[in-house]
Amino acid sequence: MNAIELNNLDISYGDTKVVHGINLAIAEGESFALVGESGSGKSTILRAIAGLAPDWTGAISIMGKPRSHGVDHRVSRQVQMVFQDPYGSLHPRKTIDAALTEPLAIHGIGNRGERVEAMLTAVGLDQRFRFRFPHQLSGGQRQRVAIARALMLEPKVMLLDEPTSALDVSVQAEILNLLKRLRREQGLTFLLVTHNLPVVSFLCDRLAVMKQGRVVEIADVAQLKAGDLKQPYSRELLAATEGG
Ligand SMILES: Nc1ncnc2c1ncn2[C@@H]1O[C@H](COP(=O)(O)OP(=O)(O)OP(=O)(O)O)[C@@H](O)[C@H]1O
Repeated sequence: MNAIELNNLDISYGDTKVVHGINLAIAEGESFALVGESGSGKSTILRAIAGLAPDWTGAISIMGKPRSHGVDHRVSRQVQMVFQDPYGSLHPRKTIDAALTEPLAIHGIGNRGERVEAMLTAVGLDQRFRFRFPHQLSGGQRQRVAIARALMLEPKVMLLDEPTSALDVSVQAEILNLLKRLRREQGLTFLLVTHNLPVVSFLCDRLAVMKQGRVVEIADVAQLKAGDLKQPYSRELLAATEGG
């Protein structure tokens, strides 16, 4: 089954269409990256799938069923998003326990204490962090909490928007290793936005190269690693990354 299917997807903000005619099929368990220059529409695609950019036409299917526009409770259990800046995505006056419990409360799920303890362990955080506040944690620890929060509802799909780019280089590898392990352990499907092609090589199976709201090429990570991208724009992107 495809975890995510996008058919002829256009997305607008007001009168401005920023994403044009996207067709993508991402298999269950696959890890897929969207790469491309700033403003090419990568985050907008994640936002539309998550229900945060409701002005779209075409079809978005999750686990074989089309999603509706706006809030869709089935989709919000199956699809969770992790943002670049974990500080921005965690409420400053809520403890880690409150942040992790909230999705369970919203969906009427019990056994909350046990689930929070188990999830802290799963993301490699000591139990002593449970009743602390976000500002008492490091950037990497906060991103572990954001990942834990996203996993509380046992989703099938994680949408990862530059999940390591706000972190110190030394911490980035830890979070990438964590994501890789969680994907394997929980059979997750990843759709990842990044500027960082080494991150794609490490974490993903395939990638789509985007330019000005369109997909210009879809390739396997093996092709990326071999420098074997077909489109001139993709090759430019690769060269720019290798140069810098
Ligand atoms: N909330 C918004 N309202 C209006 N226009 C927006 C909004 N968010 C993004 N845009 C515009 O939509 C286009 C696509 O932006 P998007 O953030 O999806 O690109 P991106 O490829 O993710 O870029 P980046 O790599 O910089 O995050 C850009 O032209 C951007 O200016």
